[in-house]
Amino acid sequence: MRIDVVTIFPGYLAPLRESLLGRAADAGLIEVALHDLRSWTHDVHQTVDDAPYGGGPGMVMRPQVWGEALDAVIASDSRPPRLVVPAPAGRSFTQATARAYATEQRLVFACGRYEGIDQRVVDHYSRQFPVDEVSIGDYVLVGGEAAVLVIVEAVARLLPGVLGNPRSAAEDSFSDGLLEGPAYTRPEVWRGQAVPEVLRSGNHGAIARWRRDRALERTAKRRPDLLAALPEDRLDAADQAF
Ligand SMILES: COc1cc(COC(=O)c2cn[nH]c2)cc(-c2cccnc2)c1
Repeated sequence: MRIDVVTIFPGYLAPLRESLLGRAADAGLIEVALHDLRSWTHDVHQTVDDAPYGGGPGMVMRPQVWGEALDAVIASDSRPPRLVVPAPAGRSFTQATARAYATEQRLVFACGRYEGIDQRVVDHYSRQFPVDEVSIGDYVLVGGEAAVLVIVEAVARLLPGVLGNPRSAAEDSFSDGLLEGPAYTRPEVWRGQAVPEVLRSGNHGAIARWRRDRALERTAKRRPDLLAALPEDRLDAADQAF
């Protein structure tokens, strides 16, 4: 997979070359290219923003600069891109989105700053490519860069060969629509707290039931919206207690 990121702070994306993603990049599984949006300005101040039409607070990112940048970046590789614009007004980015993006040959991220990017940029490219405005959560960041780090990590870990243990991505929380239950490791007792007996019983049926019960309990308590969204056939008779 090729990933391009257009941003006025390319240094912010340096972590994409570290750790998990570093290995994936070294293995050739992911190719990351960073592009400084200001490279496509032509004025001495390298201006990327301007006052909003209609007035109001803050500034809006100029369409001309983004148009020249995205034209150049898209043309720099033959693989057809999906454009991704992290924004508070975007559709929710979920594990399902991550799974869909993991099947893409190429993702081009446009990192907005200020109050956002002139809408005509998304409208223009939407006529040629899939363009997603996605939100990683209901809060406002200063720029899209942190969201790109989140999205790329959630997607990259799903690519075959990126994670040491492929089973863990397949058995993610959210993969069965529930939150992950509690996890334990040695020692058996820590600061007076013992590991739940069932986990040391070797009774795999009981362990599976206990884990599902804990996941249902936690989901019901913390994210009842996820429980309500579960398709009927995903809950069996033993689950009805939640
Ligand atoms: C592309 O347009 C954007 C992008 C961003 C950065 O992304 C996020 O904040 C985000 C992404 N998922 N959840 C939050 C922020 C603004 C913005 C800033 C101030 C006031 N209003 C809007 C606009």
